[in-house]
Amino acid sequence: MSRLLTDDEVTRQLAELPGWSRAGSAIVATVEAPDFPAAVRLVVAVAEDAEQMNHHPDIDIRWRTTRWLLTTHDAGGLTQLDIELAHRISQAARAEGASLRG
Ligand SMILES: C[C@H](O)[C@H](O)[C@H]1CNC2=NC(N)=NC(=O)C2=N1
Repeated sequence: MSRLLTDDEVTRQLAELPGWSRAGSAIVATVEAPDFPAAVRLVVAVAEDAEQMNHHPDIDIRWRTTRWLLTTHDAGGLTQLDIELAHRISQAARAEGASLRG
């Protein structure tokens, strides 16, 4: 099982994840897609990555806006899996012409 990241490790790695921020034991991001189909394609693309990683995001989909919450439930907080999945979500968002808000 992945170990919990220290606060310093989280802070340093968030600096390389524009649009992501810490929310307690999770990291969160809001993504604006060009339209609803693009938002759903983004979710489908990430679903493939998540299944391959066996690490799954909490996702809220409302029209063009998707909200993502990442935490490692088995560890009760943030692990490197959450950081890796955040990078994959950001990459998939760029591929769909979507932008991370904030
Ligand atoms: C049994 C299975 O491997 C675990 O439940 C996996 C599935 N996906 C997961 N996703 C997330 N975000 N955290 C977990 O701890 C987790 N555990």
